[in-house]
Amino acid sequence: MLRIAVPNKGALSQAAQTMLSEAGYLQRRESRELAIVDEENQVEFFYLRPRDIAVYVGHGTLDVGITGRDLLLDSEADAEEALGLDFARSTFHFAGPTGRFTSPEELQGKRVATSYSNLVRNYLKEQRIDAEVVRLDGAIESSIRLGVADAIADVVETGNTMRAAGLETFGDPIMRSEALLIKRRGLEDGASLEVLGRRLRGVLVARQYVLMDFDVSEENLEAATAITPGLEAPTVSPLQREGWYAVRSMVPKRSTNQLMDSLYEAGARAILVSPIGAARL
Ligand SMILES: Nc1ncnc2c1ncn2[C@@H]1O[C@H](COP(=O)(O)OP(=O)(O)OP(=O)(O)O)[C@@H](O)[C@H]1O
Ligand SMILES: O=P(O)(O)OC[C@H]1O[C@H](OP(=O)(O)OP(=O)(O)O)[C@H](O)[C@@H]1O
Ligand SMILES: [Mg+2]
Repeated sequence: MLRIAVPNKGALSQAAQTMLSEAGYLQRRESRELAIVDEENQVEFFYLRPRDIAVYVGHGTLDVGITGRDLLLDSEADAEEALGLDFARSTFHFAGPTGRFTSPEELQGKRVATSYSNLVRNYLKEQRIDAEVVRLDGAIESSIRLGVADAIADVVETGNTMRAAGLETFGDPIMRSEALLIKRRGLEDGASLEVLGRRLRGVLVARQYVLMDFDVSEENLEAATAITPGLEAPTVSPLQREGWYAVRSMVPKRSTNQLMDSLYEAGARAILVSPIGAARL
């Protein structure tokens, strides 16, 4: 049975469970449940702290897990990315009191507080900056005001938390993160891991794409299908009306309206968009 680690709390937890449910897996009903077995799909889910997931997967006690790229790197576990899951996107940045720092070189000889001490130490080493890393568990934004650090390195999504603490980021992002499916380094894809990967990719497709249908005359067919080439090729079927065709194609959801405008200008009519409920590519 495939053993899968799922975040039990925090920013990744709800979205990870929603994605697994959409992929057709049983998920826990009670937030106190530590593990559940999905007999039908022959998988077992273990609900663990997001920070510990890469450690379990790296040890091989669990086969795969869902965690953030930043947590995976910081864990230094023997685990690797299997699939990006397109949620919990964030950047990881240095920050300091507004106006205090302009570049990471100025951290030389300073104290940097973070919950991601390995990630930050490795980055500072690469950049040849000699700074002291102060490891804290959370609420890092308070550490400067409370006098244990001169700067911080932390997760930024909207930047609201930093702004509210009177801090601003400086320098390039240390990294960009998102939720990932991770697996033990070198683990061969068995049958159930392949199914999991295909199902999660299916959820991503259903979220990221829509189906676009339209009618177009023969003279405009080539120009219109060039606008919506689909993943492989669009489906083109003759209409009862002589010289007209119906076209169906998958298109990225975020470009829906621009594509509809372009198609209309290219002579397409009856342009309809419908969601994809589920997919296997
Ligand atoms: N506001 C956010 N937006 C997007 N991703 C986030 C956000 N906050 C945290 N993350 C991501 O979630 C993961 C960390 O999860 P979380 O913050 O829930 O764990 P934690 O800090 O260890 O736990 P807790 O916050 O419960 O103490 C990281 O991959 C991080 O990039
Ligand atoms: O840029 P923002 O949209 O404001 O989001 C970023 C904040 O969210 C996370 O905090 P979390 O709630 O996990 O608390 P923590 O610091 O205790 O981990 C992260 O550590 C930042 O503090
Ligand atoms: Mg957190």
